[in-house]
Amino acid sequence: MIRLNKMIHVRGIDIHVEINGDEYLPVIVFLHGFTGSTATWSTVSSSLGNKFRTVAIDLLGHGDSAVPEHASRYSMEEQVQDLEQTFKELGLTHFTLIGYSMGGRVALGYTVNYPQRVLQLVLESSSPGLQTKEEQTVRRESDSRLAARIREEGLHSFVDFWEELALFQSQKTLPETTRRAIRKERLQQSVTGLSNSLIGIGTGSQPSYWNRVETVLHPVLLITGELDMKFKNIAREMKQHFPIVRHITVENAGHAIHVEKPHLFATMVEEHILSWKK
Ligand SMILES: C=C(O[C@H]1C=C[C@H](C(=O)CCC(=O)O)[C@@H](C(=O)O)[C@@H]1O)C(=O)O
Repeated sequence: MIRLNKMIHVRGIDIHVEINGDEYLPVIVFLHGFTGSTATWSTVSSSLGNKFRTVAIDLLGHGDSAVPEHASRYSMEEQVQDLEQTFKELGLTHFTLIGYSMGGRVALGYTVNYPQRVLQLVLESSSPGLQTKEEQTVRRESDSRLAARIREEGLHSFVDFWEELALFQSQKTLPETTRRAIRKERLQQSVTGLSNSLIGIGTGSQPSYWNRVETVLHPVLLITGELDMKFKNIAREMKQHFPIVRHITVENAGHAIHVEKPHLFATMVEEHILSWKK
């Protein structure tokens, strides 16, 4: 299988992209979550490799992509434009778009702005943002405090805190090699990238897309883990608004289904795409 690592220069910054699979195959674009990188998709990508061309992107401040100094550069509006210019540079016109957690929020943000590009949308453990200005204000303040903690205490202390969140308790039953890989990926991030992401594109900083969900006419697959009550409930609410939607709750899985059950995740994605293939 052909594996390409590219740095795409768009809008004054470099975006790292990892591409697997032949050019003639249908394209799936993957967007990782907060503290993640293209590495999080490696097993899923390998599982899909001979049927799809997979394009995994390091979002701003993550992986090998640029780490701008100012948090305002990480806004949803800026990163949606970064993605559009990256896709243009790569010659990608139509693709399935898959986002995990923060990457799902960006995927939805991209889809509502560039619907003509997206064939199907898969949101894993994600949301359209927050519904009220009050919720947004409280979340921005919380994320701002967490960003300050990252800057003051450093990456190791933050990762120790982060991996103890309830969302990730199910990861403790994963093989040691998998847990080490998740921790290594998080520790490879930067203080500036993570703190600016929280401030610039945190859940409370992005626009609320709750009133745009009904305009998304693409086939949408929502994937959540049975053990992730918060995002399972958010998906149930989103399901009331997307016109064409399916919600799969994966048994014995938490927030990061694609990490905990990568081959099942790949199968769900493939079946979703093929069920709507024109
Ligand atoms: C803790 C909450 O929100 C965070 C949880 C998940 C999001 C994410 O991308 C985590 C990915 C990972 O660490 O594997 C993150 C985000 O969307 O930016 C949220 O800040 C919560 O309770 O909402």
